[in-house]
Amino acid sequence: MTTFNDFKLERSVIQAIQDLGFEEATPIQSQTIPEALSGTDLIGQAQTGTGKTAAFSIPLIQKIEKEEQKIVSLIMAPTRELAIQVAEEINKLSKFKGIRSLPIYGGQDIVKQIRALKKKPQIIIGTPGRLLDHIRRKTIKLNDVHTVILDEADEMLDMGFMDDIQSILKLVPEERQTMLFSATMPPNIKKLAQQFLTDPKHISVAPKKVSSPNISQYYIELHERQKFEALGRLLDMESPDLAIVFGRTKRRVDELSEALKKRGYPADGLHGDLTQNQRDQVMRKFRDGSIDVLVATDVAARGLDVSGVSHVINFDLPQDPESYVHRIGRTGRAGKEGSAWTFVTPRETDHLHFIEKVTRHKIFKKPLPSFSEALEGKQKIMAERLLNVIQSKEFTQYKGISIQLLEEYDSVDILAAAFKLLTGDDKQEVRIQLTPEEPIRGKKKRQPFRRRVTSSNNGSSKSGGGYKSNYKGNSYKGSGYKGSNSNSKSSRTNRFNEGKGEKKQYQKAGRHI
Ligand SMILES: Nc1ncnc2c1ncn2[C@@H]1O[C@H](COP(=O)(O)OP(=O)(O)OP(=O)(O)O)[C@@H](O)[C@H]1O
Ligand SMILES: [Mg+2]
Repeated sequence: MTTFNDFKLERSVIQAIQDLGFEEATPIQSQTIPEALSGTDLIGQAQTGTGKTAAFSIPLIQKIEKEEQKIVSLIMAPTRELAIQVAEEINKLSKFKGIRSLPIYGGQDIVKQIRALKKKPQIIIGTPGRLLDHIRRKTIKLNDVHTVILDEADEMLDMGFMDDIQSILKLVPEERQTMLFSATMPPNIKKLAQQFLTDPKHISVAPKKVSSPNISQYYIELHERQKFEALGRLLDMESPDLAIVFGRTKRRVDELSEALKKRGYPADGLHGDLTQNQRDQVMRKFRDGSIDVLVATDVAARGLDVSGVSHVINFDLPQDPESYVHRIGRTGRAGKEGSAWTFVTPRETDHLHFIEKVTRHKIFKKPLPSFSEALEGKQKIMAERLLNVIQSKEFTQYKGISIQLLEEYDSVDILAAAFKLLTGDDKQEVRIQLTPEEPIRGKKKRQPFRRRVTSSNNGSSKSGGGYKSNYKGNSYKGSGYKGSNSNSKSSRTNRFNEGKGEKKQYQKAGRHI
């Protein structure tokens, strides 16, 4: 067990960590923090939801001198929402030390950003495109940057940010510390690491199973036309606290979120074509629970940490295993349990099994939820809510009308009708039509995820304990990391040399999410 006191951090930093309620360091934190403090370059890989953000933020905050009046650190993230979230975590962790940080992302008023930059933040957290924009305008100068962090580095490459990242990093002094983080490290990371990192330490807390062990994984085989009814039934049957439903395209997300709203589900959509204002609003509503279902493209697949997400539903099968791992990783975070459900059309089952093989995790088949299972689920929830109101006794203003109705109608009839309204069943007749999506075509065969990056601490890692919370399963105990040092070279080489499509991947125009 490693506590944060073991790292000899400043009091102000320890205090902020305590304020966040972190009692023990997670495995990636206990391995990364001492290395990062020593100034070495590093590549950090650990499962979704295991605290990679704090793993790089804590040593960064410790290292920065409070008095510095210049940008000394740059963090890049693939999406605006993630940049905002990382900035918030850094804010919380640095509040007692008084470090200034600023998120910089597209879609936000640039003049406002320039004004905020004049307050001399020491840490900038941004998306590559907008960062480059500021650099070209000379409103961001990188001459004094000593630490660069790339969060979700592989995704930034996949989105076509390689050139932007290259241009940015060329402007940062070579005497710097550079760190890459992600739960997945596909082959193309090697090129980035070779180019921009110096003799990096590889820290991998990925056990054999790259997806989080806290997530129960299921799939439902069905036809495209059955998907929407299945989604409604699944939501009813499972009654998630919060759910994220992933759709393949922006159109899909728009249609799906509209359809869910029409059926009475508190849902909203998130994708890259919305205005920044709309995106902020949707995220705010989801975080504060005023909507329960977030329908999103892969824009929400990476890094987002919303507590209370109990379910992830892949309405459309993701394109590749990496995307699957990150999408489902929006649940089962920080030691909590979650479940992930994937809809698969008959022509896609091979692709699902491919994902299963690559991620080395069984995805269990479940039948389509039946009408009665859905109804039962809904009724249970509504009965609970009704009983809560009864216990609260806060319904006096409805007593008059109740007495009036009871004089005319049967009490069971009244209650049953009220239930029908409460459960939204009156809205079930609303006709819904979605534009069908093409099935995902299987890709070429690929090896399972390996420990492509390996710990170079001579196998002495004893960081198994992890959270005080209920992280369970052997994957977080010692054995999960054991031997992460063995085999390293050959496995790394194999993995990295795999697939000649590497170059092609770099040239890809980037996905639009
Ligand atoms: N030591 C800790 N103890 C308890 N909770 C922690 C600790 N470190 C981080 N957390 C919490 O765990 C959650 C997940 O952390 P974080 O978002 O950094 O995960 P991640 O590894 O970056 O995941 P992803 O791969 O999805 O980006 C956050 O809510 C964070 O506050
Ligand atoms: Mg993260």
